[in-house]
Amino acid sequence: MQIIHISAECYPVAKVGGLADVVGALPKYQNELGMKSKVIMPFYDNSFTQNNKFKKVFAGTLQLGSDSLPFTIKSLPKKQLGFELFLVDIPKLLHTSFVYSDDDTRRFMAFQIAVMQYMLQLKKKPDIVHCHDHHTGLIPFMMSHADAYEDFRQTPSVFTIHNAQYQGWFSHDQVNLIPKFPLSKIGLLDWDNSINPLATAIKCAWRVTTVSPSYMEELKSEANGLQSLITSESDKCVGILNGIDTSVWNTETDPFLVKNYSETTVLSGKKANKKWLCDEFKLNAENPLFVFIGRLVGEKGSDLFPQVFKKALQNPKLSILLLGSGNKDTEKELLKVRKQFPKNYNTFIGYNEALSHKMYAGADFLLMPSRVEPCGLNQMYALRYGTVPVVSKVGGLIDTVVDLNENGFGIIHTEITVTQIVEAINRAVEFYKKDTVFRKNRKTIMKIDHSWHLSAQKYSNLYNSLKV
Ligand SMILES: Nc1ncnc2c1ncn2[C@@H]1O[C@H](COP(=O)(O)OP(=O)(O)O[C@H]2O[C@H](CO)[C@@H](O)[C@H](O)[C@H]2O)[C@@H](O)[C@H]1O
Repeated sequence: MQIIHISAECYPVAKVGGLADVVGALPKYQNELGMKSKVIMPFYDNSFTQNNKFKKVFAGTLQLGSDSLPFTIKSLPKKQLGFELFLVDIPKLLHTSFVYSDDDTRRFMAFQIAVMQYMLQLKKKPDIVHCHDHHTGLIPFMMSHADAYEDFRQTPSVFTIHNAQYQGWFSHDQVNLIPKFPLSKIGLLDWDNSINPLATAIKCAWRVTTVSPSYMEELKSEANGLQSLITSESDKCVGILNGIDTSVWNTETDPFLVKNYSETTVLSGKKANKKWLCDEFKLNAENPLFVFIGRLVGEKGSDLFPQVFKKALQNPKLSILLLGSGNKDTEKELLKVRKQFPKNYNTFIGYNEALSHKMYAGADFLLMPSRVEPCGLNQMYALRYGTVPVVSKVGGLIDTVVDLNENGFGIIHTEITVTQIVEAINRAVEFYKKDTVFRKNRKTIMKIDHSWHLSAQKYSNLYNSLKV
C-alpha cells in the first residue's frame, strides 16, 4: 500500500513543533510494517536543505490566481530518513528561511496545488493521501471536487488534526486562488463566512483523525468554533494517540546528551546531564530541577508562568529552567523573573533542539500546564528520559499520565490556575524528597512503551478499511 503524507513540517527537515516529530516518525514505522510511506513537504531554505543533495524528479508550472509560478519537486532516497522525501520548491514564495509567515494563504495554497500537479502525473497513484493540519486542508476538497483532479475521485484521503486552534482562515475574496471547481461546492469551503481549510478538510476527507482519543472527545465541545462540525462528522472521526520515535528519543544513543544512560545507569546519567544544565545556566544542582520546553502561547498555559515562578520560587529548594519562544510579553516577563531569582531560575528564549534533549535528560520534572493539548509529545519524551511530568488534565495528557495518587507516576492538576500549578510543583518537591520511591519511579517511567508500533498499526487498520 502506498501512502503519501503531506505536511508543512517534518523532522529533521524543518521543525517548529510536534507536527514535525509525528510526520518524521510515523512514515518510518509504517514502512517497517510493509507499507510504502512517503512524505511531501515544502523546500525551505534551511540547514537541512543546504547540507543535503537532492534529485530533481519533476518540474511544472502552477496557476495561483492570476500568477503562473514555476516549481520543481526534489527527492531524497528512503535510506536517509527511513522514508522517501519529496520537497516542493517554489522560488521566493516557499523557498524561505522560515516555515510560517503572514503570507501563508498564498504560500500553502501554492504548495497544495503543486502537490496535486505532481501527484496527477504519477503513473501509479497513491492508495491513500494523508494530509496533516490546515496547511494541507484543501487537498481533500481538490481531490473530490476540483475540475483538474478528477483522477483522484476514488482515492481515499485521511486528514489528521494536530491542533484545531489554527484553521488557516481566509477571505472569500481570495477564492480565485483555489483551482476551478463547481460553484455548487462553495459551501464545503465556508465556515462562518470565511474560507476555512480545517473545516473543509473535516467535511471532505474520507476519514478524520486527531492525535489522542481524549482530544477527539474534547473537540466535540470545544474546537475553536468547529465543535458542531466535529460532532456532526463524528462517524468518520477517530482519535489515535501519537507515538514517539524511539530511535531519535533514546537515552542510550542520543548524541545531544552530555552522558548517555539506560534504566540501570539512570542515576549517574541524569546527574551528569543535570550538572551540565546547572553549570551552564547557573542553577543550584542540589535542588529538584523543573523544566518547560515549548511554544509560549496561551494553549500551553505559559502566560501564567511569570506568576507561577515568582510564587513557587519563594521556596529556595527548587530550580526552574525554561526553553521556548512565542508571545513577546510573556518572553519579557520571563526574562525579568531572572533578576529576582538569579540562583534558581533561568530561561532561554529561542528554539534549540540540542538543549531540549539535554533538558529532558537532566531535569527531574517537566512542567506542562496546557489549556489545550491535542496529544503532547514532551510528556512522553520526559517519561522515556526518566523525568516526571507535572501536567494539567487535558487532551492527550489524560491519555498518557496517571497521577501518583492513583497508583501512577506523574502529577496532575485539574485546573489551569496559578494556585493549582504552584500546588502541583510543591507536591513534586515533596515527592523528590522521598529519595527511594522517587528513584524507583524513574526506572518505572523509562519503561513505559510509547513507541509508534501500536499507533502505526492503528493507522494501517484505518487505511485498510478505506480500500476501494
Ligand atoms: N523552543 C524549543 N526548542 C526546542 N524544541 C522545542 C521548542 N519548543 C518546542 N520544542 C519541541 O517541539 C515539540 C513540541 O511538541 P508538542 O507535541 O508538545 O507540541 P505542539 O504544540 O508543537 O504540537 C501539536 O502537534 C503535536 C503532534 O501531533 C501534538 O502532540 C500537540 O499536542 C499539538 O499541540 C517537542 O519535540 C519539543 O521538544
